[in-house]
Amino acid sequence: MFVLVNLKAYPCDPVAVAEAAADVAGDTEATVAVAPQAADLARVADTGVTTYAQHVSPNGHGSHTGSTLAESVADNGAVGTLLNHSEARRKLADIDGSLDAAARADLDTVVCANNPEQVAAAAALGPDAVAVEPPELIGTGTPVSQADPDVVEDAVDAAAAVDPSVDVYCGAGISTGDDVVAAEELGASGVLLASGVAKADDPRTALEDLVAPLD
Ligand SMILES: O=C[C@H](O)COP(=O)(O)O
Repeated sequence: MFVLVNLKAYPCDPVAVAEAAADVAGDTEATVAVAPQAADLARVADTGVTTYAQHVSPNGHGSHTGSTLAESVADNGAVGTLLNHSEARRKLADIDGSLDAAARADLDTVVCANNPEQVAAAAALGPDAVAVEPPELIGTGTPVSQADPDVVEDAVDAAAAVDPSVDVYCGAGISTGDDVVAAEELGASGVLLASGVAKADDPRTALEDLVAPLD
């Protein structure tokens, strides 16, 4: 399983979370990755944890003030990127352009989608993975794998119908090892989560719990 912890813009210590994630990843078969704020990518990557950007621009080098370039995040240690997160939706053409930019920089890609129909559309763009996240469950602590298992299974089927090489992750409300196991049983090959770790009193313990059943 791939466990991707998105720190969003939460006021946590990204390096402490990354160090804990790197330690936890060393004790499990699962891959544990962290997606910090762009400004924190290098410090997070220096911990040795698998590091993802939260977004990359379709732009390359040039007059693009405010852009987060794929080349820049790769130079600062990222090996992958989220795209089209529910809290940072993009136009279809921009998602396609960001996928091209990520490919130029050799970044793995996870395109987020609200539902199985969007998963199919995202899969058609050729990312490495798609992540289905019902927006109404994000940040609630109610896991999608319990609240809406059909959306996960339908997303897995939708992606497979378009491109079986595209991995399917699920997210929203995932916070325990049981949630990760439930996601796996529904056919997901990874989970995308945030508040269960970034807002936890003890992120290290939360990470240990997430991967405990996967050993
Ligand atoms: O990127 C993470 C997802 O939006 C899920 O967030 P959450 O785990 O806080 O529900």
